[in-house]
Amino acid sequence: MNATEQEEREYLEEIKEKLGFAVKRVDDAVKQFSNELREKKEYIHEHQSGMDDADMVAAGQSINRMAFTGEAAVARKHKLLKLGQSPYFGRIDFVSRDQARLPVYIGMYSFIDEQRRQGLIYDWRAPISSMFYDFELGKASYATPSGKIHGTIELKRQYKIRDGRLEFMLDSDVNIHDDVLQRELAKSSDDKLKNIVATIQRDQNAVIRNETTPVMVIQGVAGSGKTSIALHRIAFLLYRYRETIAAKDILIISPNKVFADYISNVLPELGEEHIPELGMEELAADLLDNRYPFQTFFEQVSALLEQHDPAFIERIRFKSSFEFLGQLNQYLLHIENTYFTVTELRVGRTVVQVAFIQQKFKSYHRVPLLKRFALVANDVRAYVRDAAGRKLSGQEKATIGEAIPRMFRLHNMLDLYRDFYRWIGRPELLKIDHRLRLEYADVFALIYLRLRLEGLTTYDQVKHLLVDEMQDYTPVQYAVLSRLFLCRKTILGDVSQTVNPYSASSSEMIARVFPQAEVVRLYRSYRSTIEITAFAQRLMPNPDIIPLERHGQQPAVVRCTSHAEELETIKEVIISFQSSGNHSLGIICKTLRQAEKAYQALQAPDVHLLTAESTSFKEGVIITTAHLAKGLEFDAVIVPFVSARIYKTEVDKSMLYVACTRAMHQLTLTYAGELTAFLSI
Ligand SMILES: Nc1ncnc2c1ncn2[C@@H]1O[C@H](COP(=O)(O)OP(=O)(O)OP(=O)(O)O)[C@@H](O)[C@H]1O
Repeated sequence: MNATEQEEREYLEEIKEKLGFAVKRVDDAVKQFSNELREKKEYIHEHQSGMDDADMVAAGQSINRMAFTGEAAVARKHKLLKLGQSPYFGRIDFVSRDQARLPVYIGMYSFIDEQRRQGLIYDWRAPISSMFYDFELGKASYATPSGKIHGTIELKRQYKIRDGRLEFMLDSDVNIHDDVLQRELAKSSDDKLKNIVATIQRDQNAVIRNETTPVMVIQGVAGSGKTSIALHRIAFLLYRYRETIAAKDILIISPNKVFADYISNVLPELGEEHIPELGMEELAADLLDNRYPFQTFFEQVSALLEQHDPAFIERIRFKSSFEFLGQLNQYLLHIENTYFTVTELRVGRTVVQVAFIQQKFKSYHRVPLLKRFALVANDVRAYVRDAAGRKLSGQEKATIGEAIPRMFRLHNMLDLYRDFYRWIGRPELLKIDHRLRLEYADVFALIYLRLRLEGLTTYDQVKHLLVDEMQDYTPVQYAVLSRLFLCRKTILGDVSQTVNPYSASSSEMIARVFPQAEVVRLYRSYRSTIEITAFAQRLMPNPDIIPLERHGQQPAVVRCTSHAEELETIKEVIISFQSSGNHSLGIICKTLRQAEKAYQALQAPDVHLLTAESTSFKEGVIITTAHLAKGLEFDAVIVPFVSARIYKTEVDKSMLYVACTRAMHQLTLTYAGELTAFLSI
């Protein structure tokens, strides 16, 4: 049963041959589909005049069906071709109580011998494949819809097959993954995030395959694989619930377009379609009907970095607290109880009593406050009609329609929001500039008020929501998300990697908004060498972090005598990078202004500037800011200008931490003048 390497090589050839036949069968089918499609179209063209509407609809449907089947066949072919390159990466020989030893080959997708009705390759997401990740040799089990299957794993093997060639295979008796994982991690990074199916770790697998939690919050240290896991989790859910959830039913809320581009490869690589994604700002603009201009999160962070403004910080800090959400809720109660000043209403000879109007208003307590007046007005109209025993004139109807809302003190959303600050006795906390541009910290508070007072349509079409960089969103933002997205959610991030410490949310805080949430913590860090992780730990110590045993060069902190010398040093690092065989180098600055200046000054070929407007992540040398580099990774990172003058506040320190944790293999920091206190111990 394919025990030796020779037998495995022969088996691989056999599988490749079978895959080749399968590709040919799909090709034939596609050819047949396209012929039939062409004939059908020709037929319709020729007989158009004799066809009625029903015939045309039926013909259209049949063409669509054929095209759909054709597309599915093309997608299947694509998968088969990919399998041909690397059919499987793992094998477990499983003996269950009532079955003989079954070698289970695990790959990216499933492949079935249709004649013998036998699974040749199992999809990594299939129930049986879970044992590959969850168990070593010995007793094992896996869940199926009809219950748990118990048995024993008698062999566990890993393969690296590239371009159809077996590069190595490894049997394991202990922890199988370590060796292969080390090899994977030591490789230099491509320009985008990649799939990790062959080396998913046990704790990661538990997160990926969790089917029960309505809200999963993943707090994981830098490089613990959060983003990777979240994407694999989506692939898993798409497989597990393929009858009810399609790629288009999932939404990723991502921090920016570059990040969206950076992760865009993983799901297609796993054979799934591209998933819709949306930035928080896009969502906000949508929810405010593009009526209020507002500062972006990037602009907020830039403003914090450019100048130290205690009042600005105080505004952000206040609006990012859980208490703020509580106060908004209290305010809503307050206006409901006190802002509706009912007076007796006289229509013709009929008097509508205060108590009637009040009682009607209360009876609509489930309806958003500002939507109740129209309903109350209708009730009043009916009351007057019955009392007067006649139809109401248009004028009378209009009078009632105007009188009821007038009994409520404020209607304009911005006036109400302003009033909230008066009510809490802190009017200074709202600052709207002359162009009526809202500060970013106010955007979701205003949306929250709108949601509660006017109601907003929920995103029912979304069946799973993924929120990355969770630490950057505040309780009010989560309160909005929880009311708009009623589906299951996966929320991930790392509170240590905030770019705005005044507005960072921890997993505990998020769990307060979602009481049904399950919080998972990941401490193993896969991205960086031990040396880089230890260096970053000096900035934000976390005793629980477990770096993977992978060594590299010590990070270098290079002192320069002048700015010019610093630029020269950076140029030298770029030159040595270009001949190093590494693929990506990130030059990560604190602010965009610094990044732009460095970009101008360096003037090196093949160096790209990445800004908030960029939409794609480029391979090679990239100059950007820590904020934009968040979530990304590079083989080598340079953090320039780490002087005491530049890195001095808490926000600066966060930026420095994010910048340093982007490096996989090599980290260089440069400065002229005095070194920042954050590094000088
Ligand atoms: N099980 C694994 N096998 C192989 N590589 C892994 C595994 N888990 C994570 N990685 C790698 O570790 C790196 C970091 O992963 P990822 O970007 O998903 O982490 P993260 O927790 O989102 O990081 P950060 O929060 O710092 O942006 C990636 O290169 C990823 O491929």
